[in-house]
Amino acid sequence: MTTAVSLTMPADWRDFLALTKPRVMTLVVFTGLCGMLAAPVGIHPVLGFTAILCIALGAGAAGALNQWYEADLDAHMKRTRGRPLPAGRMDRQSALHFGVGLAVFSVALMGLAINLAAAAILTVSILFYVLIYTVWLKRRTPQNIVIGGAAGAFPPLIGWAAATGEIALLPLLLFSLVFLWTPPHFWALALFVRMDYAAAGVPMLPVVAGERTTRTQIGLYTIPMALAAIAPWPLGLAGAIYGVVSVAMTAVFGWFALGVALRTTAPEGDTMQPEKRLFGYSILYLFVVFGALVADRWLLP
Ligand code: HEM
Ligand SMILES: CC(C)=CCC/C(C)=C/CC/C(C)=C/COP(=O)(O)OP(=O)(O)O
Repeated sequence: MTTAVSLTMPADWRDFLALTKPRVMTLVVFTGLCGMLAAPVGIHPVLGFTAILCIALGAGAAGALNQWYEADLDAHMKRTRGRPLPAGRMDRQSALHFGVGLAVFSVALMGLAINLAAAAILTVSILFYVLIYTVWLKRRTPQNIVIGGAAGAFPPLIGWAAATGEIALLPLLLFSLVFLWTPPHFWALALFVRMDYAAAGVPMLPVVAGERTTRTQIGLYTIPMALAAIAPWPLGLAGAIYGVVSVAMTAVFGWFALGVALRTTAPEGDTMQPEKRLFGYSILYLFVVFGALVADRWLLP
C-alpha cells in the first residue's frame, strides 16, 4: 500500500514549497520586514530574523491551507491546475498536516521568542486568510477579496508589533494602504483571467458584476489608497524620501488605474495590456513604497 501511495503521490520538497505560494509571499514578508524596520524601537538582529521567519512560515501555512481547501477549484483553472494537489502529486492529508503544523509552529515561536501582540496578529491573519477568505467568502461574494484581503494587510502591523510590542498610527496607515491596494491589484488581474474564474464558478467581480463595474471599482479604490499611501508624510510620520517616492509612485499608479477605469469594454481577443500593466506595476509599487519608508527611517537624520 505504501508503495502505491508513493508511486501515485510523488511529492518532493518542491511541492511543499509550492504549497506556501512563495512568490506572492515574498511581498507579504517584505511588508512585514519594512513594518519592523520602520518602528522607532530597534530589535536585536536575531530576534528580528526570527520574527520575519515566523511571518514567512505563517504566511506559507496559510497558503498551504488555502490549497488544501480549494484543490477542487484549482483543478478547474489553467493558472492553478499544475499545483501539487490538483496535479495529483500530493494527497490532501499531507497538505493539511503541513499547513497546520507550520501555522502552530510559527505562532508558537512568535509568542515564545518575540511577544504576544505579534503572535496574536499573526494568528488573526492566518485565520482571516484561511477561514474568512478561503472557506467563507471566496465562493460566496465578489466582495471576497475586499474583506478577506485584510489578511494580507496585517504583516506590517506584525513587524511593527514584533519590534515595539504594540501598534501605532503609522502601521495602521500601512495596513490601510495594503488593504486598499488589494482590490486594484487583484481586480486588474481578474479582468484578464476572468474566464478561468467563471469556469471554476468563483464569483469574482468581473464574472458577477461585469467588466464595466470592475473598472469603475478599480478607479474608486485607488483614491483612498493614494491618500493612505501619502498620508504618513504630511502627518509627520515619515520624511522627505518617503514623501517624494510615495507621491511619484502613487501618481503613476493613479495614471495606470485611470487608464484601466476609463477604458471601454475590451473587445474579444484583446491582449489586455493596460490591465496587465496595472497588475505588474501594483507589485513593484508596494515594494518601492515600503522600501522608501525604511530608507527614510534609516538614511535621514
Ligand atoms: C485577497 C487578496 C489577494 C488576492 C485574491 C490576490 C491574488 C493574486 C493572484 C491570483 C496572483 C497571481 C499569481 C499566482 O498565479 O499565484 C497574485 C500575484 C501576486 N500577488 Fe496577489 N492577491 C492578493 C493579495 C496580495 C497581497 C496582500 C500581496 C502582498 C502584499 C500580494 C502579492 C502578490 C505578488 C507579489 C504577486 C506576483 C507573484 C508572481 O510573480 O507570481 N497579493 N495575486
Ligand atoms: C501572514 C499571513 C497569514 C499572510 C497571508 C497573506 C495573504 C492573505 C496573502 C494573500 C495573497 C494571496 C496568495 C492571494 C491569492 O488569492 P487566492 O487564494 O484566491 O489565489 P489562488 O487562486 O492563486 O489560490
